[in-house]
Amino acid sequence: MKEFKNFIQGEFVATEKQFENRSPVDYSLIGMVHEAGREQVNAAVQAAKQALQGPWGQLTQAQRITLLNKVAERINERFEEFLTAECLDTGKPRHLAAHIDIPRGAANFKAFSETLANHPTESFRLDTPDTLGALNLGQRTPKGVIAVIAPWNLPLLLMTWKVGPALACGNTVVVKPSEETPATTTLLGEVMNECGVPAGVFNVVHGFGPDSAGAFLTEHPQVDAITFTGETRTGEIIMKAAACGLRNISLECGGKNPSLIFADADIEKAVEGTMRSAFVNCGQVCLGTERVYVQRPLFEKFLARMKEEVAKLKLGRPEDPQANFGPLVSLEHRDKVAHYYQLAQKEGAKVEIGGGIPDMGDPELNRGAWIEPTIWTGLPETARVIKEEIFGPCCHIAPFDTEEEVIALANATNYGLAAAIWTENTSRALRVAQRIEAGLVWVNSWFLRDLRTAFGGAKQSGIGREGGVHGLEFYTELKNICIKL
Ligand SMILES: NC(=O)C1=CN([C@@H]2O[C@H](COP(=O)(O)OP(=O)(O)OC[C@H]3O[C@@H](n4cnc5c(N)ncnc54)[C@H](O)[C@@H]3O)[C@@H](O)[C@H]2O)C=CC1
Ligand SMILES: O=C(O)/C=C/C=C(\O)C(=O)O
Repeated sequence: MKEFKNFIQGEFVATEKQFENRSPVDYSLIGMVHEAGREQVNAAVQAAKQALQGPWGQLTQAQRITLLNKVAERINERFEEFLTAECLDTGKPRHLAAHIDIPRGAANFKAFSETLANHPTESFRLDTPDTLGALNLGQRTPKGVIAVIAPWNLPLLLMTWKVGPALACGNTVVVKPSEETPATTTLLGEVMNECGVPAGVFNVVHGFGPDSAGAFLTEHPQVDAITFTGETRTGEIIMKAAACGLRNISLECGGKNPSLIFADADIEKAVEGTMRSAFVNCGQVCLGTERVYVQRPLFEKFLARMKEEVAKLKLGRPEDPQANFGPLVSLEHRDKVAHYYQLAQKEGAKVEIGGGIPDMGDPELNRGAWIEPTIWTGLPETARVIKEEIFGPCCHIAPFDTEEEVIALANATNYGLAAAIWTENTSRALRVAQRIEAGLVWVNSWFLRDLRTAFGGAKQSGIGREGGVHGLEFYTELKNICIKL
């Protein structure tokens, strides 16, 4: 039986209170997770605080970057272990995690280090009445102890996306991975020790949100800043916790992302991209498309091609080389998505394909969190299924006539994370992209990531930007030193 312990001050820490970690593939027991109480969370925060004053705080930026590059290399050396752990927790196909989750998990430690090493700080000369002037020098210092609250959909990728820059900037971290996916974060604790990252720099506390490790950590007065990825409503709770003591926050929350497909789009490219954006990772990507708008001349053909491609998706275990579609992360999440499937029909949707819980033809698999990839048409724009984030493998496809109309449709949401525009007309692409209310707009692509660019959402999709130099704003304190000459 596997055990997932907390990682505090460089040591694995057991607790009396434990909870089960179960596979979404067949509900088999993966292991027991040791839940951190207030005592362990406090110990982790204290360890992180002290580490700022210890050897970690004395390292030069170059030395920190060398250490973090070593962490990236060690993740790659232990690639198979990370891959197996991630697939056990999430049920996602091995080839998907091997292509995205684990390589990005390692790359996140390298990408930011390089940006940081090459980023200048500002300097201004100020005229003074005595004509001698003054020099202003910007200096960035670490913010302190960063709480990282991570989700379950891309567990290693999204956790290291925060831990990498936080450590590169000289901070220390306490990570609370999702209760659904404790494995790869725990494994990273071993890697930190193997690479010689000083004790207390990287800490892990396991548990849930309310009345558990998540709340204890975000409410802890010695946490200096909180970075979070997950649901918008959770983001609001964390924002309230951060208000006490005026701690800084970075929130990357939900989305209800549109795809805009114009009649002049390359239909095969648009189908391939929309298939990925709606169905990859079983639709559990915050950037994923749940609303597809297709210009009327292309509508029927596009819908037919999407249905053909959805019919080809093969559900199966992570290790099945033919399978390209896994289960949802948990039975609880499956219930939520299945509820939306029922609601769609009540709201008047035509189920074009899918729409239910599949019979996997195997009693073991039927215990898992499987759901059918689904396409709907015919819903009014006021439907809850069109308005609310489902976070499952489903999308609604609707026709539109004009550019003005589709821009209004795309923006008629409380969210503003991402959008994809498909057209061969570059002027139109730029014109429309500029008017979309979202943090990220892809043209003729989706999830094409350059880690130097700003990442984050508008409206209720989040606060702040991470990635490249933008992460510096959150992970460092910018001090101005004014020197009178
Ligand atoms: N990347 C994204 O944008 C994600 C969005 N979601 C959305 O959120 C929905 C619910 O999934 P959950 O896992 O419940 O998301 P969540 O937002 O509740 O959980 C994300 C993380 O926050 C922690 N958390 C929850 N409540 C907290 C609190 N009061 N204080 C501190 N930490 C807290 C959780 O333990 C987990 O580590 C999904 O159905 C989906 O719609 C979920 C995961 C990722
Ligand atoms: O590429 C990234 O950094 C992030 C991708 C996906 C998410 O943020 C998400 O699904 O939450």
